[in-house]
Amino acid sequence: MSETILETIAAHTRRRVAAEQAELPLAALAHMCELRGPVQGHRFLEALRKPAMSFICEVKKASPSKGVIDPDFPYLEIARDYEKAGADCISCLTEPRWFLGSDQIFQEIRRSVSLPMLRKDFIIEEYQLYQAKAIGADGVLLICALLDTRTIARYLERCGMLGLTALVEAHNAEEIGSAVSAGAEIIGVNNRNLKDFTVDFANAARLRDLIPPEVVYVAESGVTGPEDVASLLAIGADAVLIGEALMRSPDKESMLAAMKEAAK
Ligand SMILES: O=C(O)c1ccccc1NCC(=O)[C@H](O)[C@H](O)COP(=O)(O)O
Repeated sequence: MSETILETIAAHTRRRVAAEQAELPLAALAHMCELRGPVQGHRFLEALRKPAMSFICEVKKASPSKGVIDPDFPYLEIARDYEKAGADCISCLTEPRWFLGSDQIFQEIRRSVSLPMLRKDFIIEEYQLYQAKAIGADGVLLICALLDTRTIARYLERCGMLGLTALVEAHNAEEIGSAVSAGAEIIGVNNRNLKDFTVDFANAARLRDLIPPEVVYVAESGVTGPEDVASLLAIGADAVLIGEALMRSPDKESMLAAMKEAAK
């Protein structure tokens, strides 16, 4: 059987992180995290726990399914537009090979906006949690398809110690079971099938009831406009994560305003 894109990205990430760790050992990275001062609370979680629907707006130059989305990629302007338009959080891809992201981009955005920020990468090593903390992230993504339940639980505990909040991503009932048993406070259901890239909102609807009411439920991927936001609100999503539609919009402020209006 051929390797899925997720497996390919994970294998590449494992090699990347090994090289990064050889250059900056965990002890030195952990010291950099300490220099950031005491844990300040969980801004990412708080931003998603408000009663109205929350919007996580994504900054990404490219993706495996779409290739390059924005060749110019004025990422600081994009992030500032999201903040002005009333985004609740920013998700910033840092994976370099397929999403053309970087920690440098993340840090520049971090210095330019005050919103909580999710460092979106493919976490397969605890080391990456420290990396996220060191660059000023509030949240990280843990993908159930890449991690078993015990590892997710261990990483969630480490996140708690570092003052990070994890968005735990699931795609089916089994993965939601794993996220819940591990103690996830935020679960994202990815509407994009990462094997064939098809988007199916019915997935978010089908899986809704499996997520306990106290857990924040994020619908991810494939949102194209206000109608999609309205249908995700109708199925009980607490938050939406939107990338491509906003990235391609020449007027991000108006598009986000229309989406927020649809969520009322
Ligand atoms: O989007 C992809 O092609 C992709 C492929 C493999 C792993 C992850 C992938 N996407 C990451 C994401 O989670 C999306 O960037 C995010 O949910 C936003 O989706 P969209 O609004 O459709 O850009």
